[in-house]
Amino acid sequence: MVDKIKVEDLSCYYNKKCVLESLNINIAQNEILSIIGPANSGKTTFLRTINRMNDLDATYSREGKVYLIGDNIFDMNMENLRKRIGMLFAMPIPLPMSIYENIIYAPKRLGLISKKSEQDAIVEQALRDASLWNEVKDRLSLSAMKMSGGQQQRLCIARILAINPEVILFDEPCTGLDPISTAKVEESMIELKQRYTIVLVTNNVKQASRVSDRTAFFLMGKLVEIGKTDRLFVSPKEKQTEDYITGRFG
Ligand SMILES: Nc1ncnc2c1ncn2[C@@H]1O[C@H](COP(=O)(O)OP(=O)(O)OP(=O)(O)O)[C@@H](O)[C@H]1O
Repeated sequence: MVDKIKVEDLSCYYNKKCVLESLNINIAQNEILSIIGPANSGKTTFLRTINRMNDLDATYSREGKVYLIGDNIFDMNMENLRKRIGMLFAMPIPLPMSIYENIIYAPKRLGLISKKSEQDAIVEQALRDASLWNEVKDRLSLSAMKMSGGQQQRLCIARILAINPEVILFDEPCTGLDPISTAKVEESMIELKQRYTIVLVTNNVKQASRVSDRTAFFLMGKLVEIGKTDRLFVSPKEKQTEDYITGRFG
């Protein structure tokens, strides 16, 4: 399988303190890779590094390389990176505008659409792919702020899909969602991996075991173990992984 992302000897620091150490990970095209681990193990820092969200933080520094199909993401211009890698956060943050405007905002800003007919098609497709179309198709002009939390999170997924990136990063996307909303977000992820590469950071080991092809276990800034999800949850190679997935710590 083609590697979409290659992480080579990546180390990250805040105030010169190492929070991710010499990480090497390859992420295959069309896979869902879950990253699990207790608080402060560096999971979010890893996602923020891939998306270069920490670039403006003066206390943050890094060493190593991350390639997106051969292109070093640290050399890429930000607009190009935003088109190619989308990120979904723990709390849904819709823009204070209509459902329709929320979805076309980024594609318009990035110059990806011009004609109104194109806009309508993009909005419909993105909402369908995020499993939200049937719930909102008759009220696209409604303020996104009036949607439920679960709908807002799926709207945020639709906003990313409208840009049609290659990789989607999910940072604890089901925090605060009820089980039905969580199941809908998980169903969307499984559908989406046919077209996208997905990295999912989750504190919920059951979620990792339900949706991902492979799982990586981080502990105190180090990659302890990575492997096929079925294998890792049934017969982890490392004692620390076993302790974590059986709830003995974290
Ligand atoms: N902006 C920051 N400035 C300074 N230290 C930070 C910053 N962000 C994170 N850290 C530190 O980096 C380490 C890794 O944090 P990170 O948020 O990446 O871990 P995490 O595994 O995602 O944790 P959680 O599951 O609690 O979100 C922690 O020790 C944290 O305190």
